[in-house]
Amino acid sequence: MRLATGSSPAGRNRRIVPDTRQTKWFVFWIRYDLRVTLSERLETIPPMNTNWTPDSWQTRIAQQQPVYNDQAAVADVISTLGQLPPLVTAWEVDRLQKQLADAAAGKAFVLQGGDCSESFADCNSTTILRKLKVLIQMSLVLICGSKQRVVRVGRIAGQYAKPRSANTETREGVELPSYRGDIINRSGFTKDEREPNPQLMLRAYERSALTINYIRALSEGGFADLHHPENWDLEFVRNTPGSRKYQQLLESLSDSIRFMEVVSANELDQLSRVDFFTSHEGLHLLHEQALTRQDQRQNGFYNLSTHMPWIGDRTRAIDGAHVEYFRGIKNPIGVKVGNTIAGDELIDLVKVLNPENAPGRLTLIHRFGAEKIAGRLPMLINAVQQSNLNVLWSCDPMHGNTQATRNGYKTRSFDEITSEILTAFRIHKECDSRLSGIHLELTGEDVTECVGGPANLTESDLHRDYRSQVDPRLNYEQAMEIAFLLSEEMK
Ligand SMILES: O=C[C@H](O)[C@H](O)COP(=O)(O)O
Ligand SMILES: C=C(OP(=O)(O)O)C(=O)O
Ligand SMILES: [Mn+2]
Repeated sequence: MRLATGSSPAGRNRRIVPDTRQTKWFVFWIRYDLRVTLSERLETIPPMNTNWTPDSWQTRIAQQQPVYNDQAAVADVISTLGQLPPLVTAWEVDRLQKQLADAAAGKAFVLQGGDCSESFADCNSTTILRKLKVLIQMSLVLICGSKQRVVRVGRIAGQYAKPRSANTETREGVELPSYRGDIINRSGFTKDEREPNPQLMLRAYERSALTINYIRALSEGGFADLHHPENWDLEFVRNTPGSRKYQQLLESLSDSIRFMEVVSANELDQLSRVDFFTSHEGLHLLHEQALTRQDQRQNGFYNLSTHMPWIGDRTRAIDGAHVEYFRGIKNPIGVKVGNTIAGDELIDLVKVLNPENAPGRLTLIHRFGAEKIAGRLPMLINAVQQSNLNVLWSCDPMHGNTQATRNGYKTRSFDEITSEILTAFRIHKECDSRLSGIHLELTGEDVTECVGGPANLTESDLHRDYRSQVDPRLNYEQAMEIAFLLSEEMK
């Protein structure tokens, strides 16, 4: 097996195959040995192997993987993870796929959002609660505007692995490996902190479990109970038109609930809980494999670390390890689609990832940037339509709009984010297609990472509370403003 850590796409027509003369036992052992030097041979890519197994990705090039020093420790961690209980169930995963199928058919809208990169330090009640709260509040705004159901999917409880543009980072003449997310190494700038540590996979599993446990408790009642709008107050939000609209919306919602309860003479049980699903980029394949489980109903294999894993734009090579792993799991999956993909390449990818053309199985999350979207999206929509493929289209208006400031901060402009969203709606409409979801990097805190928005943050405000370890997120107020923009657009 060969691992590649750079950001360039995997070689498109070649793959590296381990020497098949190795004994079975030895092959089993080297699965966990990311550095082993096998005699390798290059050959032309065969048609997609039909014998998928949770580890068949290991015969292909895996981009963006960590290189660990201690192989015995890696094997130990993977075997421990394989024994631990799953974080989600296959029934929940199937329920999400059904809801995504409804969204693709125009009966619901998907709100997917959360951190760019969750950090272990943020696994605390306040941060989790605020993230859940902003997502639930945004969904409420969307429901009222669109009069449709909203499928809530957090980038949460496992969003710990990051692909990077560069393998190393240099500060004041010192060069160290890049930070790749808390599941792999630490963000501090010492050699020790940047060394990939397999134990962090266990720490990430524990944090994911703690996070999902708290989310489940909050969304089952009490906090998420629409009978108690006092749980839903806006924090941090100044006296903006958005906050006034939100207060009005809550008041009319409370009136409607009271009215319906008088009419039906009992409490509306369904309003006491919300459905909430989790998602993360399925980047670290050894880790994803360890949490892949055979369904008790003999329905194949599910990745039970999350409801909806997605493939990043950097790792979606059709002959790469990520596509091989994802094609075999039963979860609904996402793929990020950026500026470099061609129409026929997208069609091949969709057919490999969703050979049965099942509705709700595949979400294409396009992320082009405000300037480029008009030049790329129509061609991709047409290609998908001509092949009669079932996909759910979602717009990520964040990742194509990242820029560096003169002071070295990564930021995104609120105006460019909203411009990409509005252009996406317009293009889908013009092409007789449907934008059924939005994918955002956001937080429930009052951070200063993206410029613009209701408080009109400028570059000189960024230093005040810039916390993200990787990409700039919308703060609470900016996120709520996006929800109002979406709800206007969907009216
Ligand atoms: O979240 C997405 C990517 O991991 C991120 O944009 C990469 O950032 P970089 O270009 O600083 O490596
Ligand atoms: C890495 C990410 O995005 P993309 O793959 O679109 O660059 C991300 O969503 O964090
Ligand atoms: Mn990001």
